[in-house]
Amino acid sequence: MYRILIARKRNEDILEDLILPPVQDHPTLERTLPGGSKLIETADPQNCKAIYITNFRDYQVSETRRKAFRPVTGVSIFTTNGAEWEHSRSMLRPQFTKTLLNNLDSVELELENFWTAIEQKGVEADGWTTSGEISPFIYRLVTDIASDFLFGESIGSQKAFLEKNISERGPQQPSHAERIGGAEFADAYDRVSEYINLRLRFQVPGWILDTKAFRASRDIFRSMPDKYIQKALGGDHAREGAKYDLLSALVEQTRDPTELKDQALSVFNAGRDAQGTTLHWTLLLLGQHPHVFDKLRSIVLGAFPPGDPSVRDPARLKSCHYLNYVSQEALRLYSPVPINSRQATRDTVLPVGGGPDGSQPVALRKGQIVLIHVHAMHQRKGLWGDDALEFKPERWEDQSRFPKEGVMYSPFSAGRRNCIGQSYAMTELGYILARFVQRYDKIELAPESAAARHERIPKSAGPLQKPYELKCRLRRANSSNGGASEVFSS
Ligand code: HEM
Repeated sequence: MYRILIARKRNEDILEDLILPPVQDHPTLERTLPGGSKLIETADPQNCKAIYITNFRDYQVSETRRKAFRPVTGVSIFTTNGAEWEHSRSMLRPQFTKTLLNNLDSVELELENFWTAIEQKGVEADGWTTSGEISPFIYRLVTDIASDFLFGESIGSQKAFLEKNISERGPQQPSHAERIGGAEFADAYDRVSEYINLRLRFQVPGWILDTKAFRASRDIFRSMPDKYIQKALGGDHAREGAKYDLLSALVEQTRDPTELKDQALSVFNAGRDAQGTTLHWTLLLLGQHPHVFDKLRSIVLGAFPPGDPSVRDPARLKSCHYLNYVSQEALRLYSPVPINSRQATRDTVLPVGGGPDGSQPVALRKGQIVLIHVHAMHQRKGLWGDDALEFKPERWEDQSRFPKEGVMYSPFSAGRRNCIGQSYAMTELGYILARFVQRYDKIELAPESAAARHERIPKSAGPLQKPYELKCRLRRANSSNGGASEVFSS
């Protein structure tokens, strides 16, 4: 317990240093937590399949997860079971298919601000941007995209950041957008994420973590959607012919402000962080692997020549296989949800992991918690081959060599309770990546950065593998090197 609580001070990575090592040796094991409760943990695809699909009814979201999330995101699709969960799922699910078609126009608008932020310090005559940290720009980009999708209008955090940089406005109150895009909100977000992680993964009691600083951060985080909810309930949100947004759709089903807030915060949380984390790792991996970047760029330019508007067609993006392999591979190596969990609703068995050689079933008692080690499973050499730890999008070209039994790749979980944002997320990632390589023809990591030296990347202490650092410079493509920099310039 002591080691967990001081992990951040000691610069230890809770996932890599404390959780993973035993699982790497034994894909299914039992761990005793501080306090005595016993967890079953598994990184075995056959067990994952049993939990997510075959024996779906034998598992539910645990009381631990409810306790961890409730003070922060309240009652939502992530923390409920049975009829309550069915209610949330049926309320949210249909919205995801509706939105997909028109959402890339909004993403394009946010990308314009993203490029401006990256290039704000100027671009050299040879096309290189000034080297700097682009991590906050990525999280602002996904914050703005997620808010546009949810509330029908972007929070505008990137724009607010840019405007603040341009004009010296003096010591006046920051706007809503400035606050959400600023350090205070980012800190609050990190603190509440850390709270969730410590309660979720280590069952640290709430009273230890319920500090004044936590409560202040929680209030900052929870107040984020207030103005949009008031507006939506006031009626001027669901305008005839207005752009689609999730909140308007939810208001047609419930007018309870707390329910709206809880669902909105949960989806915002899921969309913004998982998406930002994936984009971050993908760009970082592309920086570490220039040959993959070059190959991706040439494939994208072949499929979507400069100015071709079909890059905004989700079906066309989906058919650009290598583009998808790149995101898929980043999601394999750095799954934003590295550990998932369930609780047994009755006495049941996992198919493998027991007996002297691990080939026998494992008994689970009703109420027992099982952790699903997605990150560890995605890196097991026995499943993926000796190159399991390498970033190789090409591995997806021949999927026949992967074992067929089980669910060995599941960044979005699987079965009836899988991620409802999966298709939306992959389309959006594909679009951002395609536009990125159209605009820039090189990404060069700052030589002193951990990524360039292939050292451990500093990560947030939240439940997601959210990295903090992407120090790099980018080279603007131009017509002489086949670039597409002006494809959609507004
Ligand atoms: C790369 C991006 C993403 C990843 C890796 C991801 C991953 C996941 C995972 C692993 C789950 C299952 C959790 C569980 O089993 O309990 C999940 C659920 C969910 N995700 Fe995502 N997600 C991503 C993006 C998104 C986006 C963009 C949205 C919405 C805008 C979203 C909304 C949801 C929701 C609402 C659920 C709850 C489903 C349920 O419990 O029925 N996700 N996601």
